[in-house]
Amino acid sequence: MKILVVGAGATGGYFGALLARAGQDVTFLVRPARAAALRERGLRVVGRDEEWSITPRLVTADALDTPYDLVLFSVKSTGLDRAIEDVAPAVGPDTAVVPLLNGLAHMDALTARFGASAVLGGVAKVVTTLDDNGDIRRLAPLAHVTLGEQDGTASARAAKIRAVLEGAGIASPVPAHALTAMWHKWVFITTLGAVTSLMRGTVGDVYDTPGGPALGPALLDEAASVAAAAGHPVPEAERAATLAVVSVPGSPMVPSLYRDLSAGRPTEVEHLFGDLTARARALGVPTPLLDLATLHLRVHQRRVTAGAE
Ligand SMILES: NC(=O)C1=CN([C@@H]2O[C@H](COP(=O)(O)OP(=O)(O)OC[C@H]3O[C@@H](n4cnc5c(N)ncnc54)[C@H](OP(=O)(O)O)[C@@H]3O)[C@@H](O)[C@H]2O)C=CC1
Ligand SMILES: CC(C)(CO)C(=O)C(=O)O
Repeated sequence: MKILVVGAGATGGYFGALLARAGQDVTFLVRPARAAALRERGLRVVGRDEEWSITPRLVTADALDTPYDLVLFSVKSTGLDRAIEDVAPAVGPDTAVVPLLNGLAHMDALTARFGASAVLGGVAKVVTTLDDNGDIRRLAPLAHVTLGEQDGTASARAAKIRAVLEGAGIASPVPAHALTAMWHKWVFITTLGAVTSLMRGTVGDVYDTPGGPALGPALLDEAASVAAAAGHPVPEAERAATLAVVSVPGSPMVPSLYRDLSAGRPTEVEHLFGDLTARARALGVPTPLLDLATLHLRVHQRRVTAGAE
């Protein structure tokens, strides 16, 4: 299977490196600066008592001219539109496009550009970040990719992709429905993202403060109400799993959104929060805490964008 990973960042770099290390035919679509850094240093995975690297096969958009079997989309939502145009020459009639972004709006953008039959639903569960050297730093042992057809049917190509992922050590359970799995991850990430971003602290910082333990459940109730109104109710076990993550004394857990916020970078606010609260309004679901988180992140975005001008 010829695999193109779009973006050699925290998620794409990690999954792509695992696939390449397992002997898969992997190429990374990168922009020139990242290409130069990777040529010099290799693609290195560090942290959690491991340190290994691959020499990645790289391509830049100007040199992309043949279709791939699988395109793994792992850019942030802020870079989505540009990446969709860049990757277009790699998407042919038999290409499967699997996005690993959090949120849901990218499904519309990818489907509009490549067609519903090309695009599968996808969810990444991994905790990685790019460190100051540009290496992939693993912060937790998770490595999951859940994927499936948008219409929920079982397909041979989804099964084949799952087998390739599993062969590289990436767990790839069969979801009941990939879009529902995306909704549930969205509920999880907005709950965790709002707890940490609103309070500007780790899960432990919030949980260990008087009044803090109530925040996660309140946010989860709001986000889960939106998902339920949209036709994707969150099962009790999934709610309990989210509560378990946001209710740990001393936990250093923060999501990638919080890392961007605290580093003064743009965040995925519109993709993760703007979209969810807009859907809540359309569905008539009140979400006062999520609205506050959205405003908080928008103020940051406005400052960062103004500073960049
Ligand atoms: N990090 C995590 O633990 C997890 C993240 N996610 C989600 O995954 C998505 C990706 O996040 P993450 O991997 O952390 O983000 P990163 O910023 O670490 O990586 C994104 C990469 O995409 C590259 N990129 C952007 N535009 C293009 C383009 N046009 N062509 C080629 N490369 C491009 C960037 O490269 P450049 O250097 O050129 O800017 C960057 O290296 C997000 O939606 C996030 O919410 C999901 C699960 C876990
Ligand atoms: C919380 C986490 C790590 C789960 O995969 C995530 O999705 C993110 O940080 O964006």
